[in-house]
Amino acid sequence: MLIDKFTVESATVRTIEDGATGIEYVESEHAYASTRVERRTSTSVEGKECFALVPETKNFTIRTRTSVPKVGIMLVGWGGNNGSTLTAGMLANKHDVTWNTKDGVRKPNYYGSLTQSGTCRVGHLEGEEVYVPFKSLMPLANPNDVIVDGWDINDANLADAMERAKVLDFDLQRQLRPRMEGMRPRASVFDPKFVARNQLSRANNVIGGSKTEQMAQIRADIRDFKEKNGIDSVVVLWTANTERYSETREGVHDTEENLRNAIKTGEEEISPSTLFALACIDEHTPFINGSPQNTFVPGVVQAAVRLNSIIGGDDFKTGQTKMKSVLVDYLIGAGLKPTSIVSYNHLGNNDGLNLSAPQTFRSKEISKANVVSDMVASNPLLYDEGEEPDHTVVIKYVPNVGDSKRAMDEYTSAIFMNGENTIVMHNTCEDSLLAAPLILDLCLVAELLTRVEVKCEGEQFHSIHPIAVLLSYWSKAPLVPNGMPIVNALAKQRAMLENFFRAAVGLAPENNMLLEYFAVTGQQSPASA
Ligand SMILES: NC(=O)c1ccc[n+]([C@@H]2O[C@H](COP(=O)([O-])OP(=O)(O)OC[C@H]3O[C@@H](n4cnc5c(N)ncnc54)[C@H](O)[C@@H]3O)[C@@H](O)[C@H]2O)c1
Ligand SMILES: O=P([O-])([O-])O[C@@H]1[C@@H](O)[C@H](O)[C@@H](O)[C@H](O)[C@@H]1O
Repeated sequence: MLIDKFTVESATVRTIEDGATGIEYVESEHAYASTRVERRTSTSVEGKECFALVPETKNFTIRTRTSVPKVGIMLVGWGGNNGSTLTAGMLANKHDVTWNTKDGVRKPNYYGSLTQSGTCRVGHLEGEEVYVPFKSLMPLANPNDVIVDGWDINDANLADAMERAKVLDFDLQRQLRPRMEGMRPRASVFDPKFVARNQLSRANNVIGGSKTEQMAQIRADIRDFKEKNGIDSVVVLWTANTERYSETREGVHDTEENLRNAIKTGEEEISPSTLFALACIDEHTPFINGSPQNTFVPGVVQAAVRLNSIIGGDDFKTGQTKMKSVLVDYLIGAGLKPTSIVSYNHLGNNDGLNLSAPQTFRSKEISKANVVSDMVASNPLLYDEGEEPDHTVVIKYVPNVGDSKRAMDEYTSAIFMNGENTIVMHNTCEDSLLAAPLILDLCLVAELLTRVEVKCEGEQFHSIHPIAVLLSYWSKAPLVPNGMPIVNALAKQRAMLENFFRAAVGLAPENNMLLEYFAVTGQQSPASA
């Protein structure tokens, strides 16, 4: 059963209005239960160190501004496969555009978007499990009300970009063309040193001048977009080419001050994505990195924290890697020991062309290969210190498949009594159709987080950490604050997000215990009623 109209009747959650500003909030008291691990001086009879597991509860208050502003998304790389596909998909949904295919008439949807097509279990009623739409938990912007703009080094309008991408059915493209041909990407910052040489031919729409002037132009573009469209809140997301890693250097990238000075002096080793990130931080505009490069050099992170401006990423987790973060979690969680993971894929879009260069491929190889580290580290019963499965990542450019990436994976695991289990998978990941809904989710949730404040007992309200770890579910390489563990297991990432949303509206975390079905004496189980 799905319900979407509900109120949470609890003494721990209330709607309040700030008398002075008239702003309405939902405030939720959440008793956050966790476990503290402590060393104990005593040792066990086998001479092993002893530890204490100390359950503890901290009382938080989560406050969410309920009024949804007029939201705009600005994509860096707007004219790419992802950018044009997302723009087209949002227009098709907004205007309910249906289209003919050889298999019949098709309707627009937001499949693949957790916020728009996901649900959460909230309980049971008359023997039925009850679910609510994910988007009904917190006041997210409606994607059909969101306006899209952005930058691209290529000046193709969005209708031509959609046609170039060869992702969407022709009859849909035909109907959307009039709505998209007037959309022109803003000129962008381009530095050929950071992408494959084969991207040079694309660059006919570039901002000139110094790095300082380029940053100023980015900020002016954001303001221009807001003013011209009456937008209150913008999120900027990088879905431009994958860059090679910046060689981070002391005195250049290591602190905010050094980074800003290096920009002023025209330091070459500062990537366009880093410039965009810093410009957005200065404009107090959330910036999300959908690609794998190290955009967030230490100086950028310092600036985001000091100015309390949301950053998040890295690298959308869409198909092959998303599957990996489920499968390896299942294997290790079941006490099976993956000993070899071979991930091969070929794709024929411009992303694949750009990744055909070793330096840009290396950025992607890092994010794709590191995704299992937390799962391996979770089970020292299987892996000795420093031991990891063999893990190979291969990406090849094969124009013929276009955006319909072919992923082939082989997972080999050690099983009971020297047995071996090998899982082979072929996964046709239509890359942009998988990535576009994630871009939407990332932007909607990032905007929502600008309206959320928290406080622990005895504190004043403050925003959540500007490094938006709640965006991890959509990232191959989640950006986290210093000291926080990096979690890549997809189920844990989803649970973190869902349970935060539940806590913000007064619902308990989903613990999947279902005690009400088997641990209540005298009451006939609802399931058997
Ligand atoms: N499933 C996926 O599609 C997926 C998953 C994870 C990550 N990514 C990453 O998302 C990015 C976009 O993927 P895509 O398939 O849309 O690629 P694409 O090549 O079709 O689009 C990238 C766009 O960025 C533009 N561009 C390049 N440098 C730019 C700059 N400095 N400023 C502004 N625009 C610039 C290009 O002209 C192009 O239009 C890539 O980095 C890719 O690695 C994609
Ligand atoms: O599907 P996924 O592994 O999450 O992510 C994809 C990779 O498999 C692919 O090799 C790469 O070209 C895409 O940009 C994207 O990163």
